[in-house]
Amino acid sequence: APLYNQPRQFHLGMFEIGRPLGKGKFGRVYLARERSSGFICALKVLYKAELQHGSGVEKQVRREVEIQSNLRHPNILKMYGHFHDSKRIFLILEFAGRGELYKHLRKENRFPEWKAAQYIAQMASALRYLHRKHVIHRDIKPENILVGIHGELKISDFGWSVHAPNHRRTTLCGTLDYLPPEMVRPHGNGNDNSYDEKVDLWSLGVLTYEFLVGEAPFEDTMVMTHRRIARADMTIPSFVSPEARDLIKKLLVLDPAKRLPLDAVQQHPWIIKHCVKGERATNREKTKGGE
Ligand SMILES: Cc1cc(Cn2cc(-c3c(Cl)cnc4nc(-c5cn(C)nc5C)[nH]c34)cn2)no1
Repeated sequence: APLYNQPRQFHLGMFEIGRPLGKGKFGRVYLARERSSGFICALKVLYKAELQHGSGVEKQVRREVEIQSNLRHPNILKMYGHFHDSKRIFLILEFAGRGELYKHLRKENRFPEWKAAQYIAQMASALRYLHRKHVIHRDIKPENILVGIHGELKISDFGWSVHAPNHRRTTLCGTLDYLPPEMVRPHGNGNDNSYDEKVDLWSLGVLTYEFLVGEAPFEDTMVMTHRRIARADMTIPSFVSPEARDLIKKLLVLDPAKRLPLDAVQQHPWIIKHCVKGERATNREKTKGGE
């Protein structure tokens, strides 16, 4: 019986812990098996001592649990439950059979257009689902995406997600590469620096660029990245097809209101060309060595 119709009370003794799958800033993730059902999952262990009190990180973990536990979509990593002991918080997560997307991207350097288009279509589908629930992810990047056993993408790590509209309070740290102008340039929209779901459209554009080029469009020194994002100053290499170039340019738009909405992303010629499971599309994939 799958985990989600288990009793809501979980505890560590219910799980056999397997190999470490990865580590993040505040803890580690282990392969785990729930003893009674044999259900395989990923157990994310966060150390309370490392979630500095009042630094906003505890609130992020609470929000991650609250938001991710209520989501059900094939391209969003499921959270089945959580529990804690004196020192640690445990998040019971779906196991993604092919691991972290950024490792695949680094290994392949960049993805072929048909694969990038299928990935972006899946991300657009997941973001449409999130935005219908007024959830903004705010941290869409390869490091926060996992790959399921059938090669499908799974958005994970909702530590930065919030309910729209929002006014950020917690200080950003880590790469600026994926942040939109309205988040890197406070008061970017003239008045207060609040923003809405359209921040995820910008990040989707950055993700499309990085899948096809192998590096982020504004990658530079901290100061230069800031400046280049604020001006949407990027160049798209000539090997990128005109259709893909068109989609990137329609997402990396300074004015959030002018960014291509998600339903239009899913209908974009570049997406349709590679994702419509017609006879032609399927045959072409086979000739190209498919997966
Ligand atoms: C703390 C902390 C670490 C991380 C990053 N991270 C996520 C995972 C992970 C999760 Cl959450 C779910 N399923 C996974 N499957 C893998 C995996 C599969 N293979 C074949 N190789 C790997 C690795 N990793 C998974 C691990 N680390 N976020 O917060």
